[in-house]
Amino acid sequence: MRKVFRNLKSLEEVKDLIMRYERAERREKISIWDAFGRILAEDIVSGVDVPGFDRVMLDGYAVRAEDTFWADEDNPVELKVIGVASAGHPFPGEVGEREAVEVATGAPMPRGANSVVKEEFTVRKGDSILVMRAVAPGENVQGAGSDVRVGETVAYRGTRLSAREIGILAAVGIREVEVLSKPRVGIFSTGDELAQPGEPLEYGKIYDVNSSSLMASVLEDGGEPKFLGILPDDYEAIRDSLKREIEKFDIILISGSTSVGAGDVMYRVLEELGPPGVIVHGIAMHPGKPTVIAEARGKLVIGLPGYPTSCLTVYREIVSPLIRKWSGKPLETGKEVIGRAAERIIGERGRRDLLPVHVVKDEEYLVFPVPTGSEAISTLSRADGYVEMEELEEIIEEGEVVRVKLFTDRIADISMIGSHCIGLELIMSEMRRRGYLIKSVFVGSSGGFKAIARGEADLAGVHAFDPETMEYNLPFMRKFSIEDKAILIRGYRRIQGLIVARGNPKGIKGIRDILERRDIVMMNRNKGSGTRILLDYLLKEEAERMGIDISEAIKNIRGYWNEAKSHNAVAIAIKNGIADVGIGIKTVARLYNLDFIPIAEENYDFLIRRSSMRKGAVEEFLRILREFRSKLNELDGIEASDDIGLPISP
Ligand SMILES: Nc1nc2c(c(=O)[nH]1)N[C@H]1C(S)=C(S)[C@@H](COP(=O)(O)OP(=O)(O)OC[C@H]3O[C@@H](n4cnc5c(N)ncnc54)[C@H](O)[C@@H]3O)O[C@H]1N2
Ligand code: MOO
Repeated sequence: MRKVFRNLKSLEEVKDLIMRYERAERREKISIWDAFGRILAEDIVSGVDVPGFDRVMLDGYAVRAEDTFWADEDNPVELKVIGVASAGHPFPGEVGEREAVEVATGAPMPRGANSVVKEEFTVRKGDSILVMRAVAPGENVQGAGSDVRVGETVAYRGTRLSAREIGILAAVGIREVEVLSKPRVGIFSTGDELAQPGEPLEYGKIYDVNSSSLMASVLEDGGEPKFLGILPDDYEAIRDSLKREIEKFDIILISGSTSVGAGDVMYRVLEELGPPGVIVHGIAMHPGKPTVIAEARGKLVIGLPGYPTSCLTVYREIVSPLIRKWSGKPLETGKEVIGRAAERIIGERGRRDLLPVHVVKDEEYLVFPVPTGSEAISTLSRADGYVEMEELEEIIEEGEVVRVKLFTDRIADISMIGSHCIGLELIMSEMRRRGYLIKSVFVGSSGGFKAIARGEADLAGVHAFDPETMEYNLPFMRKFSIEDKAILIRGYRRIQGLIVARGNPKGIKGIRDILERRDIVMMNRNKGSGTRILLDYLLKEEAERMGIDISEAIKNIRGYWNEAKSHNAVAIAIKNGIADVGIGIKTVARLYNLDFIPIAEENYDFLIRRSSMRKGAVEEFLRILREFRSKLNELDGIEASDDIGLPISP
């Protein structure tokens, strides 16, 4: 039976509900060397005095203070040096009247002496010294037990052990301590499509992301995660595994199969684990709506949505606080910045929206929604944080002040949005090596122009061809009205051509084959991409040469309406046999080990916002670009001239 979501609970209700759960307390004895970050389960009472003896606090001479009372520079007192004591080596005898023992810092005070004269206030004369200054009894001596006394409690139950506490435990001779065991968290993934990272990937399968990201999150929260495996989309298998494992863990997290599709069995299984079974079926929030929560044998089983971004968001919002409560870690309060919405943001009434955003440091923080949704694993890694939209809030207007809860503690030094290129990767990796934090998002050339126009990017790699002027990039500065806002910087040339399968089994020779032959299927690029414009131009030019009408000819090209969104996507289509030919750059053809037929050169340049030119990271980018000219030239399919890094536009 299919199940629809009923009675969605609000995020607040769900948090309150979950935080009421306790776990059975277990303890374990561990070495203080492993105790960092653990919660002490007992009071620690010192069995020793620290120090255990009167201890010399500085290098000098142990004396009887009364012998020095009238000493000064003009009337020094002469004392006889009768021996030596150092740390770990006491003086065996006793200091008598007008006698002294040479002592080092940390030595036990010799019997008979009661203070120490600093070496600097003495003059050595053979086996005696002249004391130039009086000392008071007890001066420069750390009394026995003055630091810690026998019977004193040095660390309390419930304390999170840090270097300071662990240092005190060591000082009182404690080698092992009893700590609270970490909360045990069992983790399952579900889905017939999932494979473990490291295994080969069959067509149609994907790697299991959630178990790894959940494991890491649980560790971060002080829990002890255990991966229990990938379960098939099978009612009995999931039920039996949950029943078997729930005994052994404080809580179980299981991702996938939560939604309403026919294969999504989580609700039914969790209901059967009861009573009470399912206690939450759906949360009025996005992402994360299909979350299912059940109680079985007093323990929680949390069914997290399959989409990695949704899964991690739900974990962070509702599971993390519980694991932290149990493990004694303070709740993450998280850093925030106040910024301004750079565009209108639309939420949905009646649900809490946690909207991943990208933050750009300009004169103020500009906040942009991340365009991809919870289906993309890159959404969270691309976002700097999120903006929370309350249940009653529907729209955030452009320019409105917003509060961003940050995932990171550092906003990127430079934001690069535009077309991807391995030449650019080379420059970026050098920048990273030099300590810059880069945000890079690849959305094609026109996406780059738009991001520069909006102020979302400091820099964009672009290669947009204008058939009217036969020029690259420059004409588009006019089209996007950014001549005042941005500067175009010379990059390098890339070789564009036809990408075909290894060995070119269809014997494709050039553009004409695409127009003429009915036995080949092409993969086109998305409209707006520089490569698409180039291809359309090349097809038109060839059609004119052949004396045919291009709009008619296009109808006969098989696959003309297939749009790949990147050079890589074209290569992947050819590698997978989805298409026979596509247009792309040589570097990508090489990357996928495919054959390549060169047909044109294009300019790949860099568009930089004028206001970003002052940023240190942008200056460094331009420096590296020039320094790396010969390294770029070593890449197959890239040619850089000596005007690289210089402005093209006025
Ligand atoms: N008709 C409807 N369809 C969907 C709804 C809905 O309300 N009505 N909700 C959507 C929302 S929102 C989400 S979130 C997902 C939740 O899906 P499930 O929890 O049922 O998860 P699956 O269908 O098993 O997987 C979704 C998606 O994520 C991939 N996945 C699953 N597990 C993993 C993993 N461990 N690592 C990486 N990727 C994983 C899976 O292959 C699917 O592509 O449902 C929407 N649908
Ligand atoms: O509500 Mo689902 O959890 O995004 O994408």
